[in-house]
Amino acid sequence: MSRLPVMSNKRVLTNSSSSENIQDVGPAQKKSRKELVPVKPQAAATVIGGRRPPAAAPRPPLSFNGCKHNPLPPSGVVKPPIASTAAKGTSMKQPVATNGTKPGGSRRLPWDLKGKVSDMEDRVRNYQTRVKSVGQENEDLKSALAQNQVKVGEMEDKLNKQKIQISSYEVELRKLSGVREELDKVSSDRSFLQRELTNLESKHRVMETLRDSQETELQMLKMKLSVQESTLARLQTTLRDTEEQVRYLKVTVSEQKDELHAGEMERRRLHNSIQELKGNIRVFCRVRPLVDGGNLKHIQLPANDNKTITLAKTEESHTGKAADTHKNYNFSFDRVFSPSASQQEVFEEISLLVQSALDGYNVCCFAYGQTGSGKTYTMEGDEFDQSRGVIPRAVQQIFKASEKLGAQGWQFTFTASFVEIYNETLRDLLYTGKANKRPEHEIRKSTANEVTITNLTYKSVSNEDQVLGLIELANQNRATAQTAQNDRSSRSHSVFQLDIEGMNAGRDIKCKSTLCLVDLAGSERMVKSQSQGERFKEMTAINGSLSNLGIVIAALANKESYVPYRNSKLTYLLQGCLGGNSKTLMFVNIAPELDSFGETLNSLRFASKVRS
Ligand SMILES: Nc1ncnc2c1ncn2[C@@H]1O[C@H](COP(=O)(O)OP(=O)(O)OP(=O)(O)O)[C@@H](O)[C@H]1O
Repeated sequence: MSRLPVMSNKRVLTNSSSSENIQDVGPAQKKSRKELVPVKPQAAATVIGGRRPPAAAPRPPLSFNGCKHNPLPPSGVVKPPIASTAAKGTSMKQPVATNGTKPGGSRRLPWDLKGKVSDMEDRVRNYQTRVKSVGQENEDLKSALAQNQVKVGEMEDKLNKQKIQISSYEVELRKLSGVREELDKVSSDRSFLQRELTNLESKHRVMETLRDSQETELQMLKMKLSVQESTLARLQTTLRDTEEQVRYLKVTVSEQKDELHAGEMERRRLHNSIQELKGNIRVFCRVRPLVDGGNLKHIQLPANDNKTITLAKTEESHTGKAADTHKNYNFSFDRVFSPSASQQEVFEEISLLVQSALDGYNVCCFAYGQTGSGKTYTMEGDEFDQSRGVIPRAVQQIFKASEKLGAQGWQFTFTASFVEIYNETLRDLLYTGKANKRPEHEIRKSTANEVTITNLTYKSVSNEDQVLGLIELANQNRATAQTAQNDRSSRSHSVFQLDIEGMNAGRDIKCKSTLCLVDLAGSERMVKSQSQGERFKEMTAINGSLSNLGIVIAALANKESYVPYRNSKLTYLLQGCLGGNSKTLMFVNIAPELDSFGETLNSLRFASKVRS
């Protein structure tokens, strides 16, 4: 089967102009043919080998050698006419031209088979020529297609390469945008650094100037140093001499300290001896000034003697027949203070005993006398500096003296307590709790003979102000009780105790003592018939405790083997401060009014008895 290219077949089918037109295909026509959609050669073969498609346009008549022929049969395949049949039939009768063509000149006569064959052969040759050219054309197209495909491949390669390049450019571009930011940052850093550099340069210039001036200064300092080095050498020599002196002085100081300590101990011993010579129990009498400032008539105080007092009384004759009797009661004490004696004068006499307390001796100081005779004034005084009493002055002296002794290696601790004894009952005057929860107190004596009170407030104190604060608190507590019971303070004893503990660690010496300052209850005797109920009980308690105090002091003075301390709360509480090496001082306060004559006489008698 012959394989014809599709393009030529198609051209046969579509071009209806003439066979010459088809044959003379020029380059321009070739170009336009290339633009045609190529048809697979197989399809063309099918058309040629198979039936002609029914939709095909009618074939135009072909011309050979300039002659026009009838169109080809619809199959497209030129079939030779059935010559045998025609020859055998009636065709022989048709007119025939001498050259064998039809009489019209365009068609062969039926019998001109040779002519027809030669036409056919011409046509075949034409076809073959055309097939050849179409085949050539097809080859050209194929090679063009191949070239184009190669080109397309190349283009695609190029395109891919360019795409790759573009994406790499894009990556680079992105990188470059980061680089740009960095560049911006670097440029801003650069400008900052430049500014810094400028600053540093100016600083450097300043530093250079400074260095120059310092170098000059250094030179000066070096000169000074050399001068000072020579001075130092001199001073070192002096220092060595001084050190030698210091060593010598240290030895001297230590020796002097020893001497001072020995002197202090000697002073204590002598002081105590003096106190003992003066008497471990001493009685001072103090006369209160008259309230209206008048003259004392019945109390005589000799101007040249400050140890005696005389009570003078003139008793008128009841009958008027006898002369008035004058009676003098003479008393002598360790010291008598007139109404004009100041608190300072009074304290000067006591201060020696206060010193004894710091030296380690128990000291007890009482104020005895009738109500209103000046006991509280003597012991406490009032808040004004000049009129401060024994307690604040004693406390001040003790703290000052303890500070001085601190230089000699002494260390002291102080504990204060303030207790009231009313109707033989103890009451804590430093109590700060609720009134309805006041505890009860008992006096206890340890095996070491130390007396303590249960549930009592013992306050550690280190300065005068703290003690003054405690006195203030005690007064408030007493005032509260006072409002509940008229004149209660006059009918109770108040006892201030300062426990002193001293230690000289360097010399391994300790001392312990108690300073006891007591404001006693009013000593006036009450007429028994007028005393009833509570007053009678109070009177009994006061009289009992005061007379027992007298008995105890007398027993101690007489060095009796038995001292009835336990007979009253007051003496039981004070037993540690009485007796032994203790120093006892009693103030007998007297009121100068004439109507107090009897009480004054009683007080002086009591005090005199104690002293004797
Ligand atoms: N030496 C004195 N100089 C000036 N005033 C004094 C002196 N002694 C006492 N007084 C005054 O006399 C008054 C009574 O004194 P004080 O209260 O001390 O007596 P008292 O014996 O303690 O009385 P009571 O037993 O009631 O406590 C007070 O106003 C006090 O200031």
